[in-house]
Amino acid sequence: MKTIIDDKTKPVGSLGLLEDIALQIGKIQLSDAPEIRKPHIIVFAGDHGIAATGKVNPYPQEITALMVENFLRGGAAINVFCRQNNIGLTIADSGVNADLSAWNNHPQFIAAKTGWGTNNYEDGPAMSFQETEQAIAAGRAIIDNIASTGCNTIGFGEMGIGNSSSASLLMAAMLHLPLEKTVGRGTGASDEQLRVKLDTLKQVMKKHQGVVTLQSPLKTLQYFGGYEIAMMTGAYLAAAKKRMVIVVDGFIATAALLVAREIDPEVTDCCIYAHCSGEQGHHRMLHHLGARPLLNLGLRLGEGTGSALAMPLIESAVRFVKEMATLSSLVAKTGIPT
Ligand SMILES: Cc1cc2ncn([C@H]3O[C@H](COP(=O)(O)O)[C@@H](O)[C@H]3O)c2cc1C
Ligand SMILES: O=C(O)c1cccnc1
Repeated sequence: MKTIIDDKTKPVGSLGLLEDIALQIGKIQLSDAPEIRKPHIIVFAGDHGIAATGKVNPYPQEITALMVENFLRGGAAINVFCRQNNIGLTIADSGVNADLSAWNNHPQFIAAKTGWGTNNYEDGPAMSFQETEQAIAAGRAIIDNIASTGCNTIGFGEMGIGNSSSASLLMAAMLHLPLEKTVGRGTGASDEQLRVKLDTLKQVMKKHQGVVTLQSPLKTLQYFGGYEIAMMTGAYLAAAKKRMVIVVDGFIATAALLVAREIDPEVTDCCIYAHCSGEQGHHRMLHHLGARPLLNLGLRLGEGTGSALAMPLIESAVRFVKEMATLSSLVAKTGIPT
């Protein structure tokens, strides 16, 4: 594949990161002619017990359910970018604290509630161990279904008020970092809100540290995660097993990847990093993963929006391999020596 790329009608290496992405996709697909088929984004939505307290989130918990309805009506940023770039979109109710059954027949909706919002991790683990495993299995099952439609490129988005706090706790636990380095403003916390968020999460870490640091990534996910984060974890694991191209989104989506990577280190072989989020901590997460994100747009939204914006670039990477002429064929045609 490297020789094919180097023989294209361009100076060697001149397509930069796109060349590395083409090589990576070639390896994922075990092919010299890789292709992106039926790109798709799944948004996992779930509520967080802590969010009901308002201590860590500028926006109220009810926004999660409202946004799921917005996704299903086509009005969110992720809808716009998926329409623009011809990307399929599915919304999974992983554990929203609202009855969404009125949407059960919507073609883009998957009803996969593990619970009605997690428990507040100030009191105990966010989920039971059984719920954690159930949500992971549900995430895996969704990928098995999507893969069977011929999709080979997938991105994961999330919606869950308060979930930047889960992501910060998971990051701190998985990467052994102090919370000061992992907690950020989320949807836009003020200085005072950020101080309360950090203090609250420090208390939570102190309470559960003994359990999570001595035990498995699953235990950490159980204590600090959420239904949508656990489903994303399962989805990463299944997508990598199926050798899909995985387009990793922002801070929360990457936190779920940290957990998945702990369970199966080979997951990251299939990952392409869409962007570096404006959320403080994401660049550090990416650095730990050795990632070179495609975009740096100051996005701090989630929903899979960075993945949707990066997918056309990934498509360009496989297209140049397939469609560009080679210098050797040009020389054969024109006789001009190189
Ligand atoms: C209207 C609205 C749309 C969103 N879409 C994604 N998020 C993003 O913000 C949330 C995380 O930030 P925090 O931890 O500060 O609550 C997640 O739901 C995430 O997907 C949104 C947030 C809001 C308010
Ligand atoms: O980077 C993200 O994905 C992000 C940042 C802030 C809030 N929600 C999501």
